[in-house]
Amino acid sequence: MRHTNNPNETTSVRQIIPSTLAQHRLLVFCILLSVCGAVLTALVPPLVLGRIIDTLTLGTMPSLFLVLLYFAMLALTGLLESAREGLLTICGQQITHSLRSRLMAKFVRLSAEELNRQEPGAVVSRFVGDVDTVENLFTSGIISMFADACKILSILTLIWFRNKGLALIFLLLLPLLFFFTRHVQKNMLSAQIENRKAVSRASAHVPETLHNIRTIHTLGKERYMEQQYDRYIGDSYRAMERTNFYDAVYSPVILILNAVVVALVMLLSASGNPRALTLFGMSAGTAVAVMNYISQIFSPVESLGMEIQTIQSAVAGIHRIQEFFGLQEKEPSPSTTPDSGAFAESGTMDSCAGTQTPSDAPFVEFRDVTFSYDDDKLVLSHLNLTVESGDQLTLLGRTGVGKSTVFKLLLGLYRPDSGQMLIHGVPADSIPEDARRKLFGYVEQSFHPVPGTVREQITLFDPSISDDAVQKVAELTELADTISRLDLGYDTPCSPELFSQGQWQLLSIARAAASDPELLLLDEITANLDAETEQHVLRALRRVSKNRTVLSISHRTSAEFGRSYSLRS
Ligand SMILES: Nc1ncnc2c1ncn2[C@@H]1O[C@H](COP(=O)(O)OP(=O)(O)OP(=O)(O)O)[C@@H](O)[C@H]1O
Repeated sequence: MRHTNNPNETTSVRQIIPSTLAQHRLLVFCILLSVCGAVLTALVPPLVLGRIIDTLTLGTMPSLFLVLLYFAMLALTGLLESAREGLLTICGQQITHSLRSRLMAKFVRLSAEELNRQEPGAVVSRFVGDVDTVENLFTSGIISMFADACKILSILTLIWFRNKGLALIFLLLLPLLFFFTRHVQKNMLSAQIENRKAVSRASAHVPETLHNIRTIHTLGKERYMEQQYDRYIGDSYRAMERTNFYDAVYSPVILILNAVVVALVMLLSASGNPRALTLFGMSAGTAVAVMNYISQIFSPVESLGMEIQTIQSAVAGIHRIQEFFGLQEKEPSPSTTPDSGAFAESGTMDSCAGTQTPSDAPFVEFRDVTFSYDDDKLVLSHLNLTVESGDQLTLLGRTGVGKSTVFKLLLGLYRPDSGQMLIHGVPADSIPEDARRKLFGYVEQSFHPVPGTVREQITLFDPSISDDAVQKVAELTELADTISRLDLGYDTPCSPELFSQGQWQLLSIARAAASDPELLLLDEITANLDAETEQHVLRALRRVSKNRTVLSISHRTSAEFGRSYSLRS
C-alpha cells in the first residue's frame, strides 16, 4: 500500500516547482523583467548605428545624444544579461534546495522493504544528477529558450520592416540551420558519452590491474590486460576525434553562411534591378544595421538546440524524481495508531509506566511471531519469547537462522506476518521515532562513523545529550583517557586512524549508551576482535549494561550475556 505520513507534504515535482516560484515572486518578476529588457535593448544599438551612418552619409555630423545612446544601450544590454544570469542561478538554487529537502524528507519516510530494494547509487543519482537537470531547466533551459525565441522573433520582425527580402531568406534558412545544428549537437553528445564511458573503463582498468596483479602474473594475463587497456584508450580516441570533427566543422559553416547571406543581400540591394530593389533596397545605415542583426540571429539558433537538449534531460530527471516520490513509505504515524498508547503522548518510555500500558506487560514479547521477507521463504515460525525489564539474554543460533531478523522486528522495521511483536505491550512498529532513541541502544559488529568530531560520534548530534553524559559513557567504556590525550580531546575531528578497531567498538558502545536507553541490542559486537580486545570490550559492556535490559546476538554456543535462547529454523 502506498501512503504518505504527512498528507500536507507535497511529493510532486509539478507542485514543488510552482510553489517554490510562488514563494519567490519578486525574484521571478525580476527575471522576467531582465529577460524581456535584455531582448528589447539588444535591438536598439544596430538601429542607432544605422541612423548614425545614414547621418554621416548625408555629410552631417550625428548628434552626441545618438552616440551616447548607442553606447548606453550596449552597456544596458550587458547589464541586463548579466542580471538575468545571476537571478536565474539564484532561482535554480532555490528550486534545487526545495527538491532536495523534499527528497530527503521522503527518504527518511521510506519503509525498510523499500530501502532494501533501492540501489545506493540510484538513490544518490536522484539527489544529485536528476535534481541538477531540473536546476538546469531553469538556468539554461526554459527561460533561455524563451529569451532566444523572443530574440529571433523580434530580430525577424525588425528585419521584415527594414528589408523584406532578407526576412524571407531567413524564414527559409532558419529551419534548415536549426536542423543542421541539432544534427551536429546530437552527434557531438553521443561522441562525448562514448568518450566518457571509454575513459571511465580505462580509469577503472588501472586500479583493477594493480589490485589483481598477482593473479595476472600467475595466469600470464599481462598481454590480455594490455590489449584491453589499448582497446579502451582507442575507443576514447575515436570518440574524441568525432567530437573534434563536428566542433571543427560547425563554426566555419555558420561563419560562411553568415558571409553568404550578407553578400547576397548586399549584391541584390546594389544590383539596380527594380524588382530586387523592392525587396532588398536599403540605405547604407540600414545595411549596417541589417548586417549586425544577421550576426545576432545565428547565436540564438545555436543555443536553441542545446536548450531543447536540457529540457529533454530535465523531463527525464523529473520523471525519475517523481518515481522516487512514489516509493512505499513506512506505516502511518503512531500518533494516529490507537494502540501506540503512552508512547504517542510524550514520545518517551517514562510515560509507559502510566495507566495506559498494562503494568504486567513484559518489556519485550514475541507472541507467536511468524515472519518472512518474501512469501515463499519463512524466516521465523511461531516464535514465543519474553524478555523482562533487567533481563540479559543472548540469542544463539547458526548463521541465517534469523537472529538479526529478530532485532529488525524489535526495532519496528518490519511487521510480523502473524502474531505480535510487543514492547511494553505496544506493537514495536507503532513506537514513535523519537521514543526509539530513548528506548533502544544498538551496537553493531563494526562502527559506522558520521562526519564530525569524537563528541559527535557519541551524541549523533543529539543536543539533549550533555557533555557530562558524553564524559560518563567515555569513562564507562574506558575511552576517556585515550580521548583526553588527543590534541583537541572530544572536539578532535574523526578520521580512520584515530582509534584501533577495539577502540572504535568501544566508541560504538559509548554511542549506544549515551542516550541512556532502556534496552541495549548487541549484534555480534566481538565478532571482528582478537581474544584480548574481546575481553576488554566485554568488560566495558558489562559496566554499561548494569541495571539495563540487554539482548545480544552471538554465533557462539554459549551466552556472552546472561541467559541464552537458541533460535532454530
Ligand atoms: N532484507 C532481506 N530481504 C530478504 N531476505 C532477507 C533479508 N535479510 C535477511 N534475509 C534472509 O533471512 C534469513 C535470516 O537472515 P538473518 O540475517 O536474520 O540471519 P542471522 O541469523 O542473523 O544470520 P547471521 O548470523 O549470518 O548474521 C536469511 O536466509 C537471509 O537470507
